[in-house]
Amino acid sequence: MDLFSSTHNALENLLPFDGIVQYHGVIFSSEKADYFFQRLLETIEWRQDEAILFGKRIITKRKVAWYGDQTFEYTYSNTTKKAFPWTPELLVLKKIVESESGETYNSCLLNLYHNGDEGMAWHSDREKDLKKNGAIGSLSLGAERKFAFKHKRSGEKRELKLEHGSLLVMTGTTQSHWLHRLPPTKKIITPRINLTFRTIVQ
Ligand SMILES: O=C(O)CCC(=O)C(=O)O
Ligand SMILES: [Fe+2]
Repeated sequence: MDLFSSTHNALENLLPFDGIVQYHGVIFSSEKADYFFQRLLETIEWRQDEAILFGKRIITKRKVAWYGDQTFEYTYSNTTKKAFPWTPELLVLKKIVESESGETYNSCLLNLYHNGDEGMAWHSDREKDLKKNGAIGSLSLGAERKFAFKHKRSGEKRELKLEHGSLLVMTGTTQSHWLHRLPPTKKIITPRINLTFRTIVQ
């Protein structure tokens, strides 16, 4: 194996089995990360998220937005969303994440967590519209938060911190075998933006 053929191959896998998760660490200078954080806060069409849980409609405190190559319709949490066309900043970020991860993406789901009270419960990203075993490139901006993985059968866990301006890439069978979550925390009182670049097939 040629370890030096591309940087992403040389990164260690955070999962012990049944999937691949690679933390690329901080990929932006802090000035650039601050800049993108501020621009996204101002330019993204942030909306509260709707979900249907056990037949009940709930509204999350966390805000979300979805962008893509076309005005895709995409179903998750039992509701259908429409994607906005890429903004200039998102196109720049998409290209950077594509070259850093060695993958391509045609859509992006953005999450805005106003503070540590807001998080995301255990789930996997395997909606029917997502490419099976496709890569998910997850860019973090703002407050540093913990992120955790739990194996669906064995319950085995892995945890890491997602730094300001960092990239995490999930590939292979990760979504079939592992759940992930962003735990809430009383310690964090500042906002965080997360962008997950994905591939939708329709
Ligand atoms: O906020 C994060 O780091 C992850 C978000 C996530 O898991 C998702 O949008 O599916
Ligand atoms: Fe997710």
